[in-house]
Amino acid sequence: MEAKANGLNGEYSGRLIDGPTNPMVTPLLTDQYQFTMAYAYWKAGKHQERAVFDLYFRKNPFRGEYTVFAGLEECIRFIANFKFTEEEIDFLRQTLPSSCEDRFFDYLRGIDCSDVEVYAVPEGSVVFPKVPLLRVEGPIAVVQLLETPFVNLINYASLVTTNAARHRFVAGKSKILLEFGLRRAQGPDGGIGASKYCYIGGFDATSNVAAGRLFGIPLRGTHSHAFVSSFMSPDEIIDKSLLSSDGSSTCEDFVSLAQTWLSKIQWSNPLRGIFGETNQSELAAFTSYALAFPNHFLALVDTYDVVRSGIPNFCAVALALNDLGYKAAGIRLDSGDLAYLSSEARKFFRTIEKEFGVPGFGKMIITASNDLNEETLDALNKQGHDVDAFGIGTYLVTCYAQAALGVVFKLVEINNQPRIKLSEDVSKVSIPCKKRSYRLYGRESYPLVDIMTGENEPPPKVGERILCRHPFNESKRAYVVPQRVEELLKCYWPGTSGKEREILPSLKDIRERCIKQLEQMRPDHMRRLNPTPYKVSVSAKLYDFIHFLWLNEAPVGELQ
Ligand SMILES: Nc1ncnc2c1ncn2[C@@H]1O[C@H](COP(=O)(O)OP(=O)(O)OP(=O)(O)O)[C@@H](O)[C@H]1O
Ligand SMILES: O=P(O)(O)OC[C@H]1O[C@H](OP(=O)(O)OP(=O)(O)O)[C@H](O)[C@@H]1O
Ligand SMILES: O=C(O)c1cccnc1
Ligand SMILES: [Mg+2]
Repeated sequence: MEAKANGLNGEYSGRLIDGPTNPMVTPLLTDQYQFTMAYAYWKAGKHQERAVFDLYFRKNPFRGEYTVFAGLEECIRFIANFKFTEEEIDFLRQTLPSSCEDRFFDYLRGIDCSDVEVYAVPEGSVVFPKVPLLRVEGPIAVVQLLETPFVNLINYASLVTTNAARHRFVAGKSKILLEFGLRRAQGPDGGIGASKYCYIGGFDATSNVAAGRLFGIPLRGTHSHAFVSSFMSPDEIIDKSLLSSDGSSTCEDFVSLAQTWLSKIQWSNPLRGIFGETNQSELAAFTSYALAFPNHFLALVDTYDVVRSGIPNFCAVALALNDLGYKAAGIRLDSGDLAYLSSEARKFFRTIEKEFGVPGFGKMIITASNDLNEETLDALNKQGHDVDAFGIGTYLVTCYAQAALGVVFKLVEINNQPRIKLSEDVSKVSIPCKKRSYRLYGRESYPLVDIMTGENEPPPKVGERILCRHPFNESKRAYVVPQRVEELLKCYWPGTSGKEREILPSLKDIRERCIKQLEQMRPDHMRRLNPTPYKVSVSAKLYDFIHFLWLNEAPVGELQ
């Protein structure tokens, strides 16, 4: 691992943790009010007071009943390397009011996150509203500075991971899902983040080369219409020779071989009359692509006419390659009725397989793209289609169906004193106290409920009945006898607590966790239409305490 310039920060138990993937993630990537508050805490002599903040969201996105948590590794990379540079201190000195005392900047110069503790749900977990994703403890001025970057690093990451997981859910396990969003993403960081988190959410590969290099995500791609339309005629192809796959012979004129196959297909019994003269510039483009990539030949078949030109031209080149021992990869459809066209293509491929005795030709991979989203995937499934792989961009990476997750960071305790934030809107009342949370599993091994308890309450026990209460609705409660109890918050940054630190898993492990967690959910929580809400609860003791504190903090109105 690479050491950061700022020396000791980033080092933990002798292991160095890289800085954030995006170098723009620095201590200044925060809202100004975090610094003005930090100054006011400092001025009041409060800055070292030990505070506990919870990071959570209030509502699942995309009209769903689940969310996938992502962005944790970037948060840990950020705090592991949290340190102000002299330039940053100078900038703050210039921008904060001139009345700010010099000693405050000396204080800022000295801070890092060595006495901050971060407890978090493992990245890639399925999570639910109100249950802390992160619990951050430390000196209030420092932890306050972490609010905006943490929320920023988790909000889009979790949203787009969830979006990817939802696309995977509709597409089904057997389909190949390719993330094609870089050109449409919200800037470079949006593009890189989308590729990383869509992979975690269950996509198989990305077209984004930088993301492939940074994270080791498999890269995949086809070619564009420009490549096809850049060719005018087969005469443009200068070097027409192609060595056979086993190197034993050379075909001197691969262009003619493809043309010969085209007329064989055209006049074959089962295909006679289906197409006439195909577009010869398209045939030239396909032939040229096959000469460049004989082992990975694929073709975008919708530039001129899918059925009358693209598919026959592709088959002609694929059969020519087959003569030389190569196996073509498949086609991409990027317009039109994808259900109809994919089925037509499949029929054509099967006919070729039978007519010319080419085993496997009928199973040629059909990739579809063009403004796909959950709804279009669902519509295609309902109609029936023959697509094997979907390339999805705009709707996926921009999270078109919902712009943000609404993650918040709320103070729940200071100096061991629980704090609450009240609101007219009950869903916005925060759940006070430094808490623990658990996932309780039922007899059928599905998760049944998440429960939050006070930090010092005894944990729920397998086989022991526990009362789970809705945090704010008195009448909603249930007894649960868990068959398995999983504590949700694990220590990812122990500060000076001496606790053992969870190792940050690899991207592949996070992805596997995500896929497993989604699979173990009860299906009615996962369905697209009117899914059943998953239960989030508090212990009886925490329930009583929340309501005691609520009454204590809320002024009594007076009617006149
Ligand atoms: N069988 C289908 N059922 C439902 N939606 C489909 C089906 N086939 C394609 N679509 C979707 O319909 C939309 C078609 O969009 P649009 O009309 O802009 O494209 P097009 O006319 O096919 O392509 P282009 O304009 O690029 O030639 C896309 O969002 C596509 O994903
Ligand atoms: O449709 P998306 O889900 O965003 O997927 C990515 C799109 O990007 C490419 O073409 P582009 O949109 O640049 O041009 P085109 O649609 O006119 O071919 C590709 O052909 C897809 O259509
Ligand atoms: O490789 C592709 O086919 C591709 C990549 C990005 C966007 N559209 C298509
Ligand atoms: Mg498009």
